[in-house]
Amino acid sequence: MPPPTHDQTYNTEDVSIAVFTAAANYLRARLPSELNSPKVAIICGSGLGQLADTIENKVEFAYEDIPGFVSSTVPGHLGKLAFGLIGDKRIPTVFMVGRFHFYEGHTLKQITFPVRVFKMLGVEILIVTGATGALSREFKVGMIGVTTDHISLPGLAGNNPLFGPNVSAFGPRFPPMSNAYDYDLRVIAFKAADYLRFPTGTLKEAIYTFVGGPSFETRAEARYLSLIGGDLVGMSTVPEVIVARHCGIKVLGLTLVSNMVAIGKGKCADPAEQDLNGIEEPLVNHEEVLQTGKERALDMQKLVKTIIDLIPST
Ligand SMILES: O=P(O)(O)O[C@H]1O[C@H](CO)[C@@H](O)[C@H]1O
Ligand code: HPA
Repeated sequence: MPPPTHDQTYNTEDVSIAVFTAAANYLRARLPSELNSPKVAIICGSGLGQLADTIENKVEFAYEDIPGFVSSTVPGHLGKLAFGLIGDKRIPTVFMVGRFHFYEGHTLKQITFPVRVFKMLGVEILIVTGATGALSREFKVGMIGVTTDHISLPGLAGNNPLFGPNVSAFGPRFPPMSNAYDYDLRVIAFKAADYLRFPTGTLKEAIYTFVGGPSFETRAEARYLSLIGGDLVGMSTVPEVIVARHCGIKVLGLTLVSNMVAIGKGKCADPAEQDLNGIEEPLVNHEEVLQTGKERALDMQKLVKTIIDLIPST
């Protein structure tokens, strides 16, 4: 089958490798040689688009112009790919400035489409960033979670981006996920924080709990997520990680804790339960999430750049 040209209409549910090839070819044809084989890809989470501001020789593409890409509709997610050189070693890198979310109405295949395009371009390491709410009280707003593992509630309930025919050119039918978050990259993340003299405890390893959103959790749901082992909760990242691991890309997950999740029982109307009334916990909102991103953008930028500098093989 001849590869489709970029101006054809694409069905990203089509698992044919040609759709990924078409997107990769479209980008490669428009990039200078120093940028057309990026080693690292970085997905910028809510309010973290400024991560791409440190790159040099930047070349950008609007998502709408790239074959197979859908559009980003969430405030704080601009909707462009930015290629450039990062860090002292000038590593060719691609940033997704704005990600796709399941709750936007895209399919899991659509939101993870870019990851396979990155693989075709030669990406070896994916750094997924995101904003999260803290379920565990060991985390505070502004801390950075280094993901060690995840719990995918949508995945356990049958929503996995690898559902459907396997594209064996990318990876096996049954990929393991017990090693999803690369140990060496996590060690480097802590070394980078140390090098940057971040206060001790700024980074902490965490289990990321993926929920579908877009409504934030109820208190009972949050207690449940905490009980099953989640430290942090977010509405993204995990589908991208599964697809990256399926095709052998190493993953580092960094999440900025943007809010504390309300886990208390809340106010009781029953007079017999009045003694149990805990403190009132504030309602979370997306503006708070974006604000934390803005306040911590510089540190996240420095961290990502230093991590890339410290990766021996790049
Ligand atoms: O995961 P990112 O995209 O950083 O964003 C997080 O912040 C948004 C909610 O405020 C949700 O999209 C959640 O997943
Ligand atoms: N819940 C789910 N996703 C989030 C949150 C939250 O509290 N904060 C940022 N993303």
